[in-house]
Amino acid sequence: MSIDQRAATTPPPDPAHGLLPEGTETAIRCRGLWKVFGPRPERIVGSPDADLSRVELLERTGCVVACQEVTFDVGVGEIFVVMGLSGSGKSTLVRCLSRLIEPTAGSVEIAGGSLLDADAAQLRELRRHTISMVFQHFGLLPNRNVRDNIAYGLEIQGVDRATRRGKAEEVIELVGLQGFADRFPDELSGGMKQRVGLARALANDPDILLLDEPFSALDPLIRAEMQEEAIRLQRELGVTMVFITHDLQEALRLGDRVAVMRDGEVVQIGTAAQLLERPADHYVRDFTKEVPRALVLTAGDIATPTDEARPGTTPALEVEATTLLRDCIPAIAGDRPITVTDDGRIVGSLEPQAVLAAIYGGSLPDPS
Ligand SMILES: Nc1ncnc2c1ncn2[C@@H]1O[C@H](COP(=O)(O)OP(=O)(O)OP(=O)(O)O)[C@@H](O)[C@H]1O
Repeated sequence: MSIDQRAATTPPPDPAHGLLPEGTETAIRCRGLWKVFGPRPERIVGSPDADLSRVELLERTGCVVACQEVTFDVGVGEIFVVMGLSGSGKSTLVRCLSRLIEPTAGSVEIAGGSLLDADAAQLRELRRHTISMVFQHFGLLPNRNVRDNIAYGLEIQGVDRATRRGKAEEVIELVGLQGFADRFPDELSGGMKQRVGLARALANDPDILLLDEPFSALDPLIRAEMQEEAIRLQRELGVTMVFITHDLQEALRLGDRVAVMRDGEVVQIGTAAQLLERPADHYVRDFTKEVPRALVLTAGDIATPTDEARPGTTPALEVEATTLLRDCIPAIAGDRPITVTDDGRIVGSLEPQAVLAAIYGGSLPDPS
């Protein structure tokens, strides 16, 4: 999402709600979603028991509240990250968004239709054409080569061989797997396997990608490379992404907005800049305080939106909105305002002091 779109979809000041302003095109509208595991789960929804500790609730009722009253919107073309520690409910939430898990209560609207009212045939259509999932453990078929793994979903749908092959070749190129089409999964590195996972998900031309810890099994360098790849793919294809991670740095790097979960509840939803500079509570503050801001915040995060070049700026003092603050340091050395661009278009301006304040502490300029 570009900086001007980001400014337009910045959530209201109470970030815990995570709703987008009226009129924003939404891909997913999730309202009051609950998932309770255990016997007669409905009785827990909205009852005071839901506020018991997990251990106490389990002892008294045999139930676990995995998601509690979760409400958010995801804008079309947004990368929406759900971040939280192990057991906070992330995987359950993302599975509820495609009904791999049946929610206990609440509503989810996708493509304008009610997900929870969809019958089996509608759900199948939705999973074939609207939503695709990418998992941490690739799930590749070992006896099929890369091309056939990617085309597998289309094969199941009865798509003819020539069309499948054409689509597979197209997404192979898209995710940088040229030359690997005839390899088998056990001949690929982890990063390559996950490229196949991404390509397989993209072969359906989905509007929405749900990614559950897709890069968590990768070593740090490959992981960083794949994060850039996810951003590039989102930009090229305009696909909406819901990305699950337990890694805050990954969340802040990727997310247009990040939802922080704790014990099944969403404690804050905001941009990287909002979470770092205006944490909703001590939990988010503790989480974010060690984050190296220069490696997470981008020029776009802290730029003042404008479509005009600042007087005195030259192309030498221009940075892309996605540039990390670390990489803006050479540009601010001249102590002159920097023009921030998105695909060559001017979208904002940045004062050198704002870069330093964001890196070393101090308040951010108000984006409004
Ligand atoms: N099928 C199930 N039956 C009972 N409890 C479950 C089930 N699935 C998940 N839970 C519980 O729901 C809670 C949330 O689990 P979930 O897997 O969604 O969390 P998570 O944030 O994705 O964690 P992780 O990163 O470890 O997968 C946990 O307490 C978990 O034990």
